[in-house]
Amino acid sequence: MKIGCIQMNVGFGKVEENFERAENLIREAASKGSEIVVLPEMWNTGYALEKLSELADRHGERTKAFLQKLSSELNIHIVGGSVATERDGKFYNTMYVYNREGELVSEYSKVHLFRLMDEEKYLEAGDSMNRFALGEIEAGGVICYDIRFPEWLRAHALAGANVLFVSAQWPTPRIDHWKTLLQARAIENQCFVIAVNRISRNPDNFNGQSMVIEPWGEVLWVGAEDEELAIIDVDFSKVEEVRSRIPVYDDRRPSLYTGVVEDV
Ligand SMILES: NC(=O)CCC(=O)C(=O)O
Repeated sequence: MKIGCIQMNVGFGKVEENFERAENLIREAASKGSEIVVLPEMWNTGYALEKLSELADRHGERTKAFLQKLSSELNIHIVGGSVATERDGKFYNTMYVYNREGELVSEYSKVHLFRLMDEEKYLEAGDSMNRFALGEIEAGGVICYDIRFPEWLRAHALAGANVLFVSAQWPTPRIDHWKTLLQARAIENQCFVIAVNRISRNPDNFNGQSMVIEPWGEVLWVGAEDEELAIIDVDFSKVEEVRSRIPVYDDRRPSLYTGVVEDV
């Protein structure tokens, strides 16, 4: 299956420009044969958190109409990265996922807010999991800082996800953490990790290096340090092969994992 990873240059607070750029890249990805496309985190606004009351998408209406139209017209699944949304006067970092029939199959607001970038001062955390199916593909979706919580991604895998999509705005100074954590999440959960980061230089410092990793941990692609649309071929049957070679899921001892530390 061909996955279009849209490592987009997100303009700071430039909502109109960002929608136009996203549309062009999604159309290009579809025209080059992508069956699923993936966008980065907060691609409508960037981290213009102080301007959310002006810029956030009210109830996600604009984004949902945009993704609905493109997924059905182009006949592709869209893992819509995330956008800044507003609901009842509160702001969220929200991912929408549309299947190729143009149906909304999942809506998820980031559950772990990242204090180092002041998210908790401006955003509300979501409180639900992001498990969905795209045709035959059983998937989960998380947002950026979420990847530091192995138990959260494991929960998606235990709930049946074979592919974990990650949308991010991961800054360059911690790019080694990004790469290591993504590879670990793929290996420990024996699943595909398809992770799309953004680009931008001013006022932020995001240098891409998106990644596609298969369930054995082999890195199939690392994005450039500039805007890039990459179309990566993945073979989802690899999940079963790896899981039967080392049967981690059968060998788990969950009864030992609970109660050792109070809140595990
Ligand atoms: N947007 C984010 O959640 C950034 C997370 C991050 O940079 C980290 O180090 O974790």
